[in-house]
Amino acid sequence: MEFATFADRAAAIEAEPADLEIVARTSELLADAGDDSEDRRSAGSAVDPQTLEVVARFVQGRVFPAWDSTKLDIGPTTCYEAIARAAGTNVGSDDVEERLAEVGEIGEVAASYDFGGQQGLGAFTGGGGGNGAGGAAGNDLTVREVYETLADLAAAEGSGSQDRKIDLLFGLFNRCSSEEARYLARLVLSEMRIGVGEGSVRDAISEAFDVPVEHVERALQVSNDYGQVARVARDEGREGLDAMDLEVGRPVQAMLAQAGTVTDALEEWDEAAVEWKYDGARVQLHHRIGDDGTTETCVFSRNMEEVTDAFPEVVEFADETLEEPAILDGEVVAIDEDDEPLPFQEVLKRFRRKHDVAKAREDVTVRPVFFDCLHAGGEDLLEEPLTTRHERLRAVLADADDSSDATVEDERDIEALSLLWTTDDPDEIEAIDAEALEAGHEGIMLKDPDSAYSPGRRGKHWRKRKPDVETLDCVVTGAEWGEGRRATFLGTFELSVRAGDDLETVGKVATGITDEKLEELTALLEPHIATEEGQAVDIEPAVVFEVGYEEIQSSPTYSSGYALRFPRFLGVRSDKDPDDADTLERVERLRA
Ligand SMILES: Nc1ncnc2c1ncn2[C@@H]1O[C@H](COP(=O)(O)OP(=O)(O)OP(=O)(O)O)[C@@H](O)[C@H]1O
Repeated sequence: MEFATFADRAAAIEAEPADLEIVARTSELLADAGDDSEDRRSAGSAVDPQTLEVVARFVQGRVFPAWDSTKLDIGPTTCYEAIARAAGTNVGSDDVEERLAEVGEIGEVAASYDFGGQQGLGAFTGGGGGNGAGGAAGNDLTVREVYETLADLAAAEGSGSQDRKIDLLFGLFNRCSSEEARYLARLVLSEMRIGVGEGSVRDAISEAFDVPVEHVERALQVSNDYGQVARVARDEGREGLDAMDLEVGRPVQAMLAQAGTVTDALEEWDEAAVEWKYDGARVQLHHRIGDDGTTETCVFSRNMEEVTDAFPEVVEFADETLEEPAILDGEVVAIDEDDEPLPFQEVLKRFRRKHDVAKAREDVTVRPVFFDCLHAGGEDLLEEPLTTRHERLRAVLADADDSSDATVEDERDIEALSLLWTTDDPDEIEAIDAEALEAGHEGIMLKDPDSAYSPGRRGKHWRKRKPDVETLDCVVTGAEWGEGRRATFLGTFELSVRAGDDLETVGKVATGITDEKLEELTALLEPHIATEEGQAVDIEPAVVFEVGYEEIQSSPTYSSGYALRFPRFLGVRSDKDPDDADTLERVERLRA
């Protein structure tokens, strides 16, 4: 297919306001690209894709498949320079930039020049060459040629690579008509924006090759490659799509979470799977074992970028631990010398690190924690329920022949395994949340135990416990002495709000407080202890805590008639006196 045809079709799609029409036109484009005679001769792989594959990606502004970390690495300046050179000796990249400032869109700028007459090394790249007659006349730039040149350009590295990139890009622009230049410029700068989203291409593939959309969807989930799916849909239909599997080494889109409450989760599911929410960076580990026993491990980020080199300890972990090929989903967490988790910002220091990795490794120690298993021992597990996938995960991380009825207690021994509790008891969930916070993690995730793994979906099956939307400033009116190593600290603080001249209790907070903080709070509150009975103490109103909570329930337990559900300590409001604390009226208003 000529690139001019692609550009014309892209313009027609862009002019279309209605989604259905966009899908219809994209479907026609794919069907025509699929008829391309060149395709019948070519291999069709990531390295040497067919026209149909290239068009299925170009139309959504992609040059390479989503799973492929290859980047064009063309900055705007390189692109302006190439456009300027193709536009003639009187044009400099400053002029291109100026025009861009006027019209605001690079496609429009590229389309405003008359290309084609320039000589130079790049002008002869990929056949063609400037003919002095402006644009495409007689040049027949094809979609495949554009792809191949861009692939060469992406491969250019080392000294002189920027010049080579400019040369190659100049060579392409030099053979472009206005319309071709418009879409080439947008493509290379990832600004295609013709209204074709992933859903439109999915529906267009289904329409063009007459295959049910659910089968296209599944194939896209496992392959992450619209080009390959389009080709398989055309050549092998529904059966071919169903036969597509995950491939170890090719990243899958991460399943994502929605915000949600414990109450919602327990209402919707019979039971909730509860896990700690680790404050690290998402990673997907792919571990391949060759026939000769050699292993290869790749690590990908949440956005499917390869970050293997940045995390040698994750690779070492996989080599030491995994005895079967696997795709695992998890988090890398930075830890201190006592193995306590450090904030997320620390992991970021390691992420995308290409140089001085050994030094960075000395500065920030990380360890992986896995919470899902997408593939193990040659078997895809996406459609298995979460609990089955977690069992498989445990087996992969422990000895493969370990019994499958291990308890959470046993699992604690497997360091890299995220613990999973299944329960319908809100109090147990609250206790897990408290434990997670105490261990220095972010809180909890709630998951539907029966749910499949849906790549790329921010669905209802995974919920991150909703962050506190509102907070309350409460007076501390009581506390309890701790136990064991916390015997000298006050903890479990009773919280009250103002009701006229009185104070009424609304709950107790014990969550979200480190030992260090407890020591500080004890020093602050001890002078205000009024009475003591056993471990319980009454405290004169003097100190105000800011607390978050999940919701407010009516409750006979507290004198206000309300209870804060999942209260957590956020800080001391040292700027506030008890007279400035929140009122019962506010509690009632927040509950409404
Ligand atoms: N046990 C766990 N299960 C699933 N995800 C977890 C778990 N522990 C930590 N996470 C992390 O939590 C993320 C989901 O939470 P959150 O939505 O807050 O992440 P985010 O990347 O900051 O934001 P968002 O996904 O909303 O853009 C996951 O992507 C993962 O990185």
